[in-house]
Amino acid sequence: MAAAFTSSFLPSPHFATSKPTFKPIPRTPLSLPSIRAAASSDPSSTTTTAAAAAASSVNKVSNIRDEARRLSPHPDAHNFSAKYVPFPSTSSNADESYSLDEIVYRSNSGGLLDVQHDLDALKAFPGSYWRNLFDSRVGKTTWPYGSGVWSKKEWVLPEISSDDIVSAFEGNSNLFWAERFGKQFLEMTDLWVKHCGISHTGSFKDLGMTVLVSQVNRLRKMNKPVVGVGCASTGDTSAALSAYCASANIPSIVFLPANKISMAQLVQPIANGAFVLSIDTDFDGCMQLIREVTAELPIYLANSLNSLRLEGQKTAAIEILQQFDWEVPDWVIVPGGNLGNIYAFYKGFHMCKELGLVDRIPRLVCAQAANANPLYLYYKAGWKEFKPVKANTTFASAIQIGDPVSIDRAVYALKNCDGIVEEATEEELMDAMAQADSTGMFICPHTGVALTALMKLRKSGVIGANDRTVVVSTAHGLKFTQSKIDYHSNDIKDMACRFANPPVSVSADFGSVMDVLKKYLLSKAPKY
Ligand SMILES: Cc1ncc(COP(=O)(O)O)c(C=O)c1O
Ligand SMILES: N[C@@H](CCOP(=O)(O)O)C(=O)O
Repeated sequence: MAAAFTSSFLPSPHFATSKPTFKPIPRTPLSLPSIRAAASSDPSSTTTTAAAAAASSVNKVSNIRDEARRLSPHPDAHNFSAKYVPFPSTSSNADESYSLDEIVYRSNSGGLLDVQHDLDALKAFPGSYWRNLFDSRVGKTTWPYGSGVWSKKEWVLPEISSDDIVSAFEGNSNLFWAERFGKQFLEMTDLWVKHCGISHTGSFKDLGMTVLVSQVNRLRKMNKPVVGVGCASTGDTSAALSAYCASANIPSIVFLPANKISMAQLVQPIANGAFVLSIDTDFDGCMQLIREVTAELPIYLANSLNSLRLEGQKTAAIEILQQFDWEVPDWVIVPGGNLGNIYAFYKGFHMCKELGLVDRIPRLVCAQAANANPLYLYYKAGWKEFKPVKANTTFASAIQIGDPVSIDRAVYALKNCDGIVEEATEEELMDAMAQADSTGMFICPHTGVALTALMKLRKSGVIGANDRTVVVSTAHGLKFTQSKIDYHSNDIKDMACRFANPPVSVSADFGSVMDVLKKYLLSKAPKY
């Protein structure tokens, strides 16, 4: 496969996305028949022609996709729309924009892009309309609104046909009242954990990937040159990409830093049939490579450099407001690596304010591992000069990133919400994870980073005892069992593992079992 896609084999200008152009990409840009065939829709997939769609509407309704097709308004029935614009938008780039159907990741000047919605069209409806609409879609299986992302479709990809959507009904994740953890370790009454990791592939990446892969599905039906979708990953983006692509029968290609992601994360793209490259570099090296490769080959870039992803991820912020019955929390703490997610949260909250659903936004905290802390250093230096770092090994392996692509987005978000950046050492993040687990959670080390930030900000009095605070848990703890095993086995060099709870070995006789149990119960008995 690799040999078939050498750059000399392809008319590369059509794939050279590093130099964006205002010209729309031609509909049939490939002269190579085999590649063109591969890039077009697969008739064996869920794709249906307009005729088939019409036919199915008169036939007996057989599934939720057919039902959606039958009920969905004509695409022209509303005038909501979105386009790519340079990020941040300024008076000097105000004229530059791209259709979402173009394959473009960078602005004319080489900067980031953002998806900009037609806010005037959305503002034609009051905040109460949007609150009621979003609330009415929760807990249903109506396609595609049963998804926490697509229940906000008008704010995500307003123009995509429901028929093109690839969804696992992601989102609608648990907002957990961390009552015991808050009381016992922080003297807090109103602490919540948004479990974005309790999701289809076990991380918040599903929220963004459903949007990206749906758009790819649409592009392929339009015969755009997209043979496969690729990403660099520390394990979660690749898991989400491979699952959504597999579901839509689209080839996925993942670049993974060799020996730097958990076994559970590695097996996810393998099981989902992705083309997996294990590369002898770190995440930043993989990211550089995928950027170069996607500029040459008809592989669509799935990392959060692609601003489409953030449209899905921002719905977690809207969901938090919804779960609090549209009351705004005081603080939201998000672990940061490539730094797309902190901006996505800001964008979701900001849109809710702008469109009248709420009247303020929370303060955001971005939490980094001290071993991979370029944003923290930048913040501490008063945003003076950003310097990428060489990221060192961290138990929070999914955020072992030294040169985050969304640095500008993160800084923008933090500056506009009076945000804070904190960091966590390896010992702090592992202790925090163990403490949270001991109160009934089962979190990932990245959430341990976020909890450490909270502990520090509580201790310094920045976050008050009664402040309503949400910690965003980004991945499922089951993806990171080896770090928990090491911790609870007291098997980590230079770490006290203060909250380790190793199993007790005992011989198989009644007396020995009774002895250890009595000792345990005595240690737990209430002291009157
Ligand atoms: C589990 C987990 N938490 C946090 C992050 C950080 O998100 P972002 O890269 O958007 O900052 C990532 C990925 O980077 C992740 O996989
Ligand atoms: N943690 C991420 C790193 C890449 O981030 P992305 O949001 O830019 O895709 C991962 O799981 O790969």
